[in-house]
Amino acid sequence: MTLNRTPIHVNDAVTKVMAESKTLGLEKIPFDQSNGRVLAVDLTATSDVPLFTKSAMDGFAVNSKDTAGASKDNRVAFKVVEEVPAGATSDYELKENEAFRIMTGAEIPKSADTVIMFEQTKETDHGFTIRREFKENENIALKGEECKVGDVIVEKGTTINPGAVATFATFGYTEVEVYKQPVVGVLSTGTELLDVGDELERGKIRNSNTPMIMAQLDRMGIQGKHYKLQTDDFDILYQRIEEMLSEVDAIITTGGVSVGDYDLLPKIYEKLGAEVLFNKVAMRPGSVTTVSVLDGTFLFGLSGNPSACYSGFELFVRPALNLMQDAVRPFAPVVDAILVEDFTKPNPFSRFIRAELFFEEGKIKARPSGFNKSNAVTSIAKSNGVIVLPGGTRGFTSGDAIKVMLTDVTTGTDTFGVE
Ligand SMILES: Nc1nc2c(c(=O)[nH]1)N[C@H]1C(S)=C(S)[C@@H](COP(=O)(O)OP(=O)(O)OC[C@H]3O[C@@H](n4cnc5c(N)ncnc54)[C@H](O)[C@@H]3O)O[C@H]1N2
Ligand code: MOO
Ligand SMILES: [Mg+2]
Repeated sequence: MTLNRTPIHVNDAVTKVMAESKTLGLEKIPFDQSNGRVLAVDLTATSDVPLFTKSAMDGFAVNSKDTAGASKDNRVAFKVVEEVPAGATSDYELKENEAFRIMTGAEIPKSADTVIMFEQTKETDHGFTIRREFKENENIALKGEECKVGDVIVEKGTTINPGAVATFATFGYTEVEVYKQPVVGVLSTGTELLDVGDELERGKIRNSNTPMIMAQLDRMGIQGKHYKLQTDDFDILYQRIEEMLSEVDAIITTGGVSVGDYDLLPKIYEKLGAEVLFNKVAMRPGSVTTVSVLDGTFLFGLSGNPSACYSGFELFVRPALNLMQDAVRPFAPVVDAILVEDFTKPNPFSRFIRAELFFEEGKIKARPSGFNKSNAVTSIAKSNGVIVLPGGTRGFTSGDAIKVMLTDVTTGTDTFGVE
């Protein structure tokens, strides 16, 4: 079979995938299981934070007027009349030069308006002395200074992080409404493939793509559905994919997507009647990456070569699955960096290189993370980003300005930053 494959720019390919990404509805889940999920509604503050005016330090709460005139040579003395640990309150009315012994987090009694830290006092038998004046509200956190009842505290479309979980807890949201996560099936194809626990045999290799993709999904907070390895047999593979279509919202296959005699995925998409969004991308590696859609279900046909498979996931699968949850920041951020090694190959197409990036002298620097052909696997282990070299460029040398996609960060961005 001769396939007509017209390469499209990686940006156009991403745009096509994003245009097909549809949400799957909402669900309520316990707030403490929501990390990594996408919030479906604006959540508002149910109380002021701080809830009450409180001490920000361990020390003494006094009336600032009583500190007037205090200096090194004229220490002013206070008498401690009550203790207010965190969790306690007091309605005692301070008289002149009286003080509460107060701890961080405790409500400031009405008759006090400033807090003196222990370190700023000299303790006496019944109190302490100070050597300077204190103004109103020193070392005090005021009621509502962070937010007020009704303020939007976490916006719809936010990917929930540990700080959002803390915020839900603060306001008593025991459940939160989030977008449903897509159920994602992962299937590696290839008669040459063995399971991880298998002994190696002549002509065969272990399947590293399925576990890698399961881990890439896991990094996004999605638990993938692992399907059994599949030999390159048309009827069995067709049946397996039909079965998967009835069970999942997106299918990720690896291998069998190029033009070889046993690359069966293109024929399977055709027989299924799936709409092929693209089957060739002007990029290296992973040029054969194919994405199709059938009745709203994605079929991501990633290359069998591990490095191409990895990049294909990060470029297309990750933003699509994020957008299926209506995330406002579905893309991995792409940042400016300095290349610290020569990369002399020409780049007729966009090139994505698994990379080690690090910070030095306030700059982000990056270098390829080892052996970097499409079939490489160990360099993926050493990478924490992907260098992006635009198509139509010649070799790059150490010191050149480049872009790097931050594949290892969990907070995304709202634009696909690859040029
Ligand atoms: N005549 C042409 N041949 C090839 C072309 C081309 O344009 N014309 N493209 C090459 C490029 S580039 C790539 S990338 C590969 C893509 O191949 P497939 O996606 O069809 O993948 P397979 O043929 O099944 O496997 C390729 C390679 O990867 C190994 N592999 C496969 N699955 C796994 C796995 N789960 N874990 C580890 N390794 C895996 C497989 O053994 C092969 O070595 O096609 C080129 N050919
Ligand atoms: O398109 Mo392939 O992924 O270069 O090896
Ligand atoms: Mg092949």
